Amino acid sequence: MIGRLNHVAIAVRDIAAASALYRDTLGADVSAAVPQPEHGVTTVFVTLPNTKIEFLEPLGENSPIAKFLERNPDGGIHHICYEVDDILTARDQLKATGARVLGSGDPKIGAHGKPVLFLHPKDFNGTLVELEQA
Ligand SMILES: C[C@@H](C(=O)O)C(=O)SCCNC(=O)CCNC(=O)[C@H](O)C(C)(C)COP(=O)(O)OP(=O)(O)OC[C@H]1O[C@@H](n2cnc3c(N)ncnc32)[C@H](O)[C@@H]1OP(=O)(O)O
Ligand SMILES: [Co+2]
Repeated sequence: MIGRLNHVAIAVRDIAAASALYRDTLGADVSAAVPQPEHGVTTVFVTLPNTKIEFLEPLGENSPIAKFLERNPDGGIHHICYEVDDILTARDQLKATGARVLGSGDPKIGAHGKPVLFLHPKDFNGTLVELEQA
């Protein structure tokens, strides 16, 4: 079902500082910051030859990453995102196994303009999983 690794997301308190660190210290190709109000985060993408790193900074009052940053004040790896060919088929197959799809269960449009869904970390080895339509 799952295909390519689309991105690994790192939650940060200060996305400008994280961007500067990757650009200046690690010499990476770092995008501009983009607010994603539907997701309660601001995102930056670091493009690597084989995948991407997504920085997440909380946006707004009810950011889904707020508690994570309280627990991990230095930041930390927040989720991994796998591509799937058909997100609704993937969702329905996963729900049939008992896996919990977060939120309403309907995909939202993600940072790449494609539908995304999240799966509960307790159902996947303590790791929050994002699925993105390929
Ligand atoms: C723009 C888009 C894109 O790429 O296109 C994005 O990525 S948006 C990225 C931001 N959006 C999302 O993350 C949406 C989906 N996420 C959520 O709905 C939420 O973050 C949850 C995963 C439900 C967690 O919410 P919250 O931290 O408020 O819940 P909670 O404190 O009750 O946590 C429940 C349990 O899950 C654990 N837990 C929480 N977040 C976790 C994470 N990221 N990785 C691993 N475990 C995690 C907690 O430690 C706790 O375990 P214990 O009970 O053992 O203490
Ligand atoms: Co993501």
